[in-house]
Amino acid sequence: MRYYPVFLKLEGRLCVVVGGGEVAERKVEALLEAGARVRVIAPEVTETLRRWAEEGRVELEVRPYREGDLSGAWLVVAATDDPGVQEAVFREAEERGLFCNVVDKPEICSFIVPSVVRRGRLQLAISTSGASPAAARRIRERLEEEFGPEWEVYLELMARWRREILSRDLPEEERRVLFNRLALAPLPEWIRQGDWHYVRALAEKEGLSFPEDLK
Ligand SMILES: C[C@@]1(CC(=O)O)C2=NC(=C\c3[nH]c(c(CCC(=O)O)c3CC(=O)O)Cc3[nH]c(c(CC(=O)O)c3CCC(=O)O)/C=C3\N/C(=C\2)[C@@H](CCC(=O)O)[C@]3(C)CC(=O)O)/[C@H]1CCC(=O)O
Ligand SMILES: NC(=O)c1ccc[n+]([C@@H]2O[C@H](COP(=O)([O-])OP(=O)(O)OC[C@H]3O[C@@H](n4cnc5c(N)ncnc54)[C@H](O)[C@@H]3O)[C@@H](O)[C@H]2O)c1
Repeated sequence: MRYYPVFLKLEGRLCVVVGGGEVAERKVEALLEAGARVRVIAPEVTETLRRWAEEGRVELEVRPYREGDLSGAWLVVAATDDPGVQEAVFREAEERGLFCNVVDKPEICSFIVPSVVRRGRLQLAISTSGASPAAARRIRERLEEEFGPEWEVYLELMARWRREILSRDLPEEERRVLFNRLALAPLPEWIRQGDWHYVRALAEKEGLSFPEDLK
């Protein structure tokens, strides 16, 4: 069996997290970063989760899970330390046709969460298919060295140039060649080293705008 990797658009969608420990907190944080509406259900929660609830960033129900709690949800995370509860949450999710992450039991999950390198619009998601979360973390740390903060700026630049090129009304083949030429240029390297004169020269050669504000 091989997992199918996707990037979900969760903005404004209700995600229910059952459990309020360290692991739940980590999953909630990532859901909030994706703009999801998060509801936490647990009799006890970490200090950080409590603060997020006070600040109105998450909805909090301080009580044990009960059947029916997944009503209205799009996505579910079971992050308790009670195997019976984990299974009950997963079962309800299956009945409702919802994807559910069971944090301590990849065998019964319908999705697992990757380790992620974040650089603005670039996200590198790493999974070992549950074989070793610790190894996934090591790989993330290696990739974080290779893909530094310059990649955020680089992708912002590429996104702008892409918009400019798309508005040009070029023949498709010419456009494709240009996109590939730009993607092959060592722009991340130039940006990392502050060699903006190379970026400027390339922009001029291709008739693209120079991103003064990104410098
Ligand atoms: C990537 C990351 C995302 C996140 O959670 O946000 C994530 N785990 C992370 C860290 C981490 N988790 C654990 C350790 C301790 C070392 C170790 O045990 O290896 C470390 C390392 C650390 O903390 O340094 C313990 C652990 N994790 C799982 C089990 C149960 C089991 O395997 O049976 C146990 C044993 C619990 C116990 O002790 O009983 C299960 C899962 N953990 C997953 C994801 C999914 C598979 C990902 C993949 O395909 O690789 C999966 C299957 C389900 C899921 O959670 O979706 C995040 C990295 C964040 C980062 O980048 O730093
Ligand atoms: N996936 C991962 O990355 C990963 C990493 C480490 C540990 N784990 C495993 O995940 C589980 C959770 O870890 P943790 O450190 O957050 O545990 P924890 O003990 O800190 O938290 C457990 C939470 O579950 C809540 N809970 C208990 N019964 C409940 C119920 N009936 N309804 C709702 N909530 C209930 C508790 O109130 C508490 O908030 C453990 O089984 C752990 O072994 C997974």
